[in-house]
Amino acid sequence: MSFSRPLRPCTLGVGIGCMQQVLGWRCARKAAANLSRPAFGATRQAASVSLPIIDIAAYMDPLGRINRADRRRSAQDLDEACQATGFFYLVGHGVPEAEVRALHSAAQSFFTLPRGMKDAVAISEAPEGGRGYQRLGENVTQGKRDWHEALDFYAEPAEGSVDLSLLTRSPGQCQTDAIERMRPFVYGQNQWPSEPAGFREIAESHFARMATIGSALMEAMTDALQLPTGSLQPLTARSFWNARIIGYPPLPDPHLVAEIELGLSCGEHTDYGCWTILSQDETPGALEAQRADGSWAKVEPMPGAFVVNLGDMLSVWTGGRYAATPHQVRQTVQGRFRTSVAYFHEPNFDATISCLPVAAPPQQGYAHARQLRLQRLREAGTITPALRRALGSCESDNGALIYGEHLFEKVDSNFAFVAKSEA
Ligand SMILES: O=C(O)CCC(=O)C(=O)O
Ligand SMILES: [Fe+2]
Repeated sequence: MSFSRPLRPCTLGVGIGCMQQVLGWRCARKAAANLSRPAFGATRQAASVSLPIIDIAAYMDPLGRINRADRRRSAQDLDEACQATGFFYLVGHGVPEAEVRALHSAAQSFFTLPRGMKDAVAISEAPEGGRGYQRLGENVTQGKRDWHEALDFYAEPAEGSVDLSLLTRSPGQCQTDAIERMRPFVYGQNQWPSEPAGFREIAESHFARMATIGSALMEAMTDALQLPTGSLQPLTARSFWNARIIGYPPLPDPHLVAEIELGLSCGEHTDYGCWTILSQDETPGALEAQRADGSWAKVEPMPGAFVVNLGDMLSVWTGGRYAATPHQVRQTVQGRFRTSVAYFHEPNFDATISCLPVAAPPQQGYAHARQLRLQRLREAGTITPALRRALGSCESDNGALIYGEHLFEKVDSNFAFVAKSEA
């Protein structure tokens, strides 16, 4: 059975799928990477990789003290990492390890609940809101079912605070009926499981911390690109963030699930927005990021650090100076149920994103590297019409899309509900 569907601009599919990156690496510490015996799905060995480590502390000071030299260093490091790998470890974020452990433990407890209890918050029961629990295999990437289950959350903007009418005018010109279908999604409410106790408090507190880190990354990027301080704020201050709490059993033998078109734990994709701030549990060897030559590198968990990767909107904003790196997940460790928590720091739903006048670095080959990054995104199987349009005109520095339009096109291709009788 195939779940692939053509991309239809500005139509509402429901449930939200995986988000989405290229690596030629600058050296840093390497996380331990002793892979357990690979099981099904481990058809190729990907080497683990050293990623840059970015310290964001200079942008996180709660007292607002600004150490300009430290900020300059962080911003420069960020700029290099974003151009070189699009994936990095983030430290200096101030999130206590105990909080992260509590979050993963709450996630484990939720996913081990009986099916009926998890279904009490199923997205399929209120699909128009796109928030809640998605069962194993309900998420689809490039037409194949991803072998994970998840809880999806979004920002909850106040009624009327998002200018949906903007989407009918420029530049993708969504139809009014499509916009009406977006409305319940944009203004939907998150569905919180009643068990385990304290789940909501733990998750909400984590998301709030991630939002602060997302804003700090935006600020550091603004400095890195030598843009006026706060100039990107109007486009992100009402971030339509998304968060996914994800559970990954090991990939099954495809023969045991022959009735479905099985993909990976999470198929190759790029993330949609600005920054993905990912907390992985200690399961080794699951997340893989694509290098510039198309090969895959393991991004191992590093205690005390989040993994950050770039989303599509940064590719448009920077005209390919930074680019979203394709990545995927292959959880092959038998006897483990991996959890990860991905927080996606996004633009406002109604933000118009277009190429910024960003200075080209002086090094040789820059224009070529930038073109390669854009080319690679254009050829990706998960590109949306809106992103293609925006990237196409990036080269002439006037690419534009409205974030919500891109999000909806992604959502539409990334999800298929399993008919209840089938599930
Ligand atoms: O679980 C992971 O390691 C990554 C998940 C991911 O890429 C996503 O949800 O967009
Ligand atoms: Fe992703």
